[in-house]
Amino acid sequence: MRAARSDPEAAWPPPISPDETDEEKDVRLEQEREAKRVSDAIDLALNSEKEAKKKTVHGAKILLLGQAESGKSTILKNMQLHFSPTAFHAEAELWRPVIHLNLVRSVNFILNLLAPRSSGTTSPTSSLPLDDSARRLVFSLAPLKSVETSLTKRISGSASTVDIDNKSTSADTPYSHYNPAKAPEIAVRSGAGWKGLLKFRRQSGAVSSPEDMQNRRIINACADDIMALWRNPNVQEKLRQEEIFLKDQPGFFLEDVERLTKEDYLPTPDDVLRARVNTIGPEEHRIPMESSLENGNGKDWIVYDVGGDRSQRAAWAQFFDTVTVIIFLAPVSAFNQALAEDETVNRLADSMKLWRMICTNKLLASVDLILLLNKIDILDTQLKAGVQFGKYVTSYRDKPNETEAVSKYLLDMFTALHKQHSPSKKRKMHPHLTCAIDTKATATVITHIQEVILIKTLSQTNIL
Ligand SMILES: Nc1nc2c(ncn2[C@@H]2O[C@H](COP(=O)(O)OP(=O)(O)OP(=O)(O)O)[C@@H](O)[C@H]2O)c(=O)[nH]1
Ligand SMILES: [Mg+2]
Repeated sequence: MRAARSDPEAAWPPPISPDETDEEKDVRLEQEREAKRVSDAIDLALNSEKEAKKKTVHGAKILLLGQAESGKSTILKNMQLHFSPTAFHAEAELWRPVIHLNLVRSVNFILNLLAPRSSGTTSPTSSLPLDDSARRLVFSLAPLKSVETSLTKRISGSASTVDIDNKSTSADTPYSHYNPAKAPEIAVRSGAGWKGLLKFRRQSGAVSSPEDMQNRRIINACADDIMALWRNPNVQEKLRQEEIFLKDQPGFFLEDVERLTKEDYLPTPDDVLRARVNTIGPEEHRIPMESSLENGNGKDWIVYDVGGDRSQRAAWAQFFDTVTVIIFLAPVSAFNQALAEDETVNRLADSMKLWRMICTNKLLASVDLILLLNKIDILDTQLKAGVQFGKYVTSYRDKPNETEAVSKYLLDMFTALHKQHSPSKKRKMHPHLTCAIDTKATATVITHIQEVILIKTLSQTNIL
């Protein structure tokens, strides 16, 4: 930094006095040598930081693609847990408010469902007469509405979130966009952003602010009533009538209330994987390898996580010419669902259309594709509950309504699309059937992705 002209005292090195003695000269020269040592050390540190950055920039670049709720961010969490377990566990606490918000939103969704609706609204079918205990629960759980507002503010930095159509949804009137089939989700800009905000609060000691403590006290005090609400026959009947399967929805924690509401609750890796925040805007995540043996070439992975909602997809293409592999997720359990952003579009048909577009894209002709047919656990539950796959995918006709046969059929369809539309015969596709909330099974898939990346890197450097 240059000193101000008017402040000769602050100049460095200080001007040499014409009357300098030999002793003073020795001191001055020693000071100058020390200053140079410090300056060199700073340069060295800056250079090694630059080198470290350069090194990691050359690590594999992985792009996660797929429609909203396909499990992209969940796969990212699995990678973080797999390669950087210490950092993952250290961050677990940051997920507590998100998990509490997921829980509180499910409760408020049910309360809203039980509330009498005025005519003229897009209300669900006729209101059921509530029994006394349900009426009491509606009353006693009312404070959770303000907890929802407060937690949303803590996580997103404001009381309102962004809904999937990018319309602002005020948390003060959380039911103005009432969707009878689905509990509302947390949609905050950038997953990295909300974590940064909570990290900052933790570092500045504000993580246990009076508001946080108050929220946790209310949730804790409501624990028994939340459990009673979930078990209440009126509630279960209402959900059945409306064909709402809360259990299969993202961020479902109503069966973990006792554990989640304990004073000393710390989210487990499983909880973190099941927590739901939808991604808005592309995010770059650097995954440091805590053990150099973890990754064949010892370099960090750069993972791009994007939003899968239709309004977010234009941002995908900017990564196409730099990525090493693409991991495409198709949630196979979505065969009987419509897109949240367009009720006329079936989610499985949308996934297949996206897959075909990725397969066709010439920029990706030499990018290996890893296909994850995800949420296989939910598919299994649905088929076992008697939901007929052939009713929604008519080309399936009357083949067995069983997980193995259905997943094979889907695998064949996705493989055929790749074969038909790939610009290069040489391009490889690596399919897996996955349940991304099962960390053990997903670890095997990650190991396979590592191998694909390693082979790709070696073949690019002509070693293979
Ligand atoms: N049961 C089950 N749940 C899953 C699976 N994969 C992901 N989930 C859950 O589904 C929800 C949505 O997953 P995300 O990873 O947030 O989805 P996404 O693709 O990142 O969605 P966007 O960010 O909106 O594009 C989360 O609550 C996950 O815990 C799975 O295989 N089985
Ligand atoms: Mg996401």
